[in-house]
Formats: sequence, C-alpha cells, structure tokens
Amino acid sequence: MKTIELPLKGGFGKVTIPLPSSKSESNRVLIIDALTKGENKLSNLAEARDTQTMIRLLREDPDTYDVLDAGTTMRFLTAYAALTGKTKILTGTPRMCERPIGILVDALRAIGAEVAYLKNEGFPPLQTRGFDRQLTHKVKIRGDVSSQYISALLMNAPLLPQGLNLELTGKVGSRTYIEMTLELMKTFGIHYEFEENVIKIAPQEYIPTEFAVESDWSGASYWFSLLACAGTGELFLKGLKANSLQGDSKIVEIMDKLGVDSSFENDGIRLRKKAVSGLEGFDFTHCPDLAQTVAVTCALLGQSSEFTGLESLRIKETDRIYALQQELAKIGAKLEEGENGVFRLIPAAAIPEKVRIHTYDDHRMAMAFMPLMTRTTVVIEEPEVVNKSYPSFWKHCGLLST
Ligand SMILES: O=C(O)C1=C[C@@H](OP(=O)(O)O)[C@@H](O)[C@H](O)C1
Ligand SMILES: C=C(OP(=O)(O)O)C(=O)O
Repeated sequence: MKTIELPLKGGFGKVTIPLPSSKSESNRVLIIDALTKGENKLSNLAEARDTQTMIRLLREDPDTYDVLDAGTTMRFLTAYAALTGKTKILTGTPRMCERPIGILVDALRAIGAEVAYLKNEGFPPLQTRGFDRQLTHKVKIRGDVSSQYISALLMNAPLLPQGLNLELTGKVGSRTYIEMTLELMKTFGIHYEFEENVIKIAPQEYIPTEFAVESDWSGASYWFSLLACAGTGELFLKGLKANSLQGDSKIVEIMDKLGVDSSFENDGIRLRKKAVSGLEGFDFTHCPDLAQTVAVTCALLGQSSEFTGLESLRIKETDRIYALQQELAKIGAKLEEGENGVFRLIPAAAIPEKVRIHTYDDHRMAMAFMPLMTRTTVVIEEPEVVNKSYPSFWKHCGLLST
C-alpha cells in the first residue's frame, strides 16, 4: 500500500501556499458553459479530478458518463443530460453507486424527463432516455439530503420551455451551495427570485461571460488548521477573496476562535497565530465539508466542542462520521453521538509516537489529518486520494520545509 510520511514536528516559518481553484465553482461554470449559446471565457478551472472529469466528459461526449467518485459531476450531468434530452448512461465508482440520487430523478421525471435505473432504485447507474415536453414548471424537492440535486436542476431551469418554480421542503442543508449556484447563474445573465424557500426562474438565455474561478476555501481550511495546531508559523494563502461565493469561507470565523488571525491582502489572506478563545459548538449544516477539518483541529488543541448539522456526512465519499470516529480513536479522541443529532468532540489524550491514518477513499480524511504532523509522525495511507479536489496538496506540504 502506498503511504506518505509527514516530516514536520512543531512549527515552520513564513510560507506562501498557492491554493487550487474551487471544484464547486468550476463544475457549475462548466455546466453553464455547456448550456450557453456562444463563447464564455472561463479561466482558473480547477485541477481537481472531479473537474477534470467534468471537462473530459463534456468534451468527448461519450455514451456513458463515468464520473468516478465525483458527486457534483454525477448530479449535475444527470440533470443536464436528462433535461437536454440526451441518451446517456451515468455511472461511477462502487461508492458513487451507493450515494442516493432518487430525489433528483423524481424531480426530473416530474418535469417530464425519462430516466431509468439500471441496477438499484434510487441509485446510479442510471440512464437518461429523452425529454419530449415539459409536464410542469412547479416542482417540490426535499432540501435535507443533498443540495446538489437542487443546484443541478437550477442550472438547467432557464432553458426549460416553462422555466421552473422549485419549492424546497423540510430542512435545507448546504444552502450556501444553492446560493453559489444562483449567484453564478446571475453572473452569466440569469434573473431569479428566491423567497421563502421558493426559487423562481423564468425561461431565458445565458449570456456569454468572462469568468475566473476563485481559489478553493475548502482546500484552504487545512492550512488554517495546520497553523492553529503548529507551535510557530505564518501562512499566506493566495487567491482568496473576502466576498466569496463559497460557504466554506466560514472557516475564517471558526478558526478565529481556534487561534488563527486572518487579514485579507490584495491577492489572498494572511494567517497569524493568536490566543485560542475556544469553540464551544458549531453547526455544520451549511458547510459540511469543514467538519473533518474542525474536528481534528479541536482534537489536537484540547478543545471539547459540540457539533451539529453532520447528517449529510454519512453519504459523502465515505461515511465520514464512522471514518472520523475510527481515526480520532488512534489519538485518544472521540466523536460521540448524542441525542437529536448532537455530537460531542472529546479531544486527544495520549498521542502515540507514530500514527497511521486510514483514508477511506476520502480526500478530506487525508487532508484533515495532515496537521497531526505538528504532534507526531503521521503516516497517511493512499495519499493520492487528495487528487479528487487538491492534487497538489502534498507538494504544497513540501513548501513548509523549504
Ligand atoms: O454543490 C457543491 O459543489 C457541493 C455541495 C455539498 O454537498 P451536499 O449538498 O450534498 O451537502 C458539498 O459537500 C460538496 O463537496 C460540494
Ligand atoms: C462531498 C464532496 O464532494 P462530492 O459530493 O461532490 O463528491 C467533497 O468534496 O467533500
């Protein structure tokens, strides 16, 4: 098995991290681009495998879209193929075929698209088989499983003959990602209304636009965590802006309590260490991808905390609750499930001299445990999992020791 052993103990000097581009933004503008008549000028598209897969599938247009393990690519391409009337098989890794898609398929069928499951009801693989006419423009969709279904529908909505009125029902999770979708659509000329959980989009055309993808705030979170855990150091993260479309920019507020002072400069954000004031609790409903980063940071800083909004973690690249519980246990920390979706983080106790982290085919497990190298020698299994969102992650870790 391939592994990487992380060398850093304690701290580092002043280091600049170039950061990759956001895969969430990239995958949205690629779908918008595919739906636009005329040329957009897109730049800074992500190097993430999820984005490179999207680019390749849209360019080569094969009969089968194999998205590998990319959730957004699966959901966005399903809606795109279904609502533009293409006949396509959509499939992915075994884990992707365990990640639910029934809520999106039900909505697509309600609109009038023909979609068939090829194996298990409610899960990929599936086939889109045409779209004759729009049956309705009013659709209700649950908001508590994945916002990606909603984003997927929204991007296609302007080109539907009747447009779309989408009513989000129940608890709405990852709302910031829905807002990101709508704001990007607006950048490409689309008007929308979003009031009281109803999103209205009239039939209209995308306007060709120039757009540069921002740096990735989810990827940035690991560097905030590293600095919080390190004895000494200062980091400059390039390409981040104060007014971001990405909800994971919330990491600034969280890490402010965990000992990281942030100040925006022209081309990024400077991180300096400061005293820890403490994070008593946090609700990750709208930034689920930060949960692993923050759990490991609290564990290493000796901070007990209460986490909520972790429901969607069980259906991501792996069951992230289980994975966190297993790996935190190796440093004597716990993520205990209480009543009503409340989890209690109990910090690390005795950290062994060498810790081997299993990564469960999940890029965020590998990256979230990187800061453990400030305490002990860490061996990360299958380090190439980071390629999903941040292929240059280990190269950037190398910048700490130069
Ligand atoms: O729309 C997006 O780009 C994403 C939405 C979130 O998923 P859920 O909506 O399933 O929580 C997030 O976890 C994922 O990494 C990216
Ligand atoms: C959940 C993630 O991605 P996706 O759902 O797009 O596979 C992620 O990047 O953490």
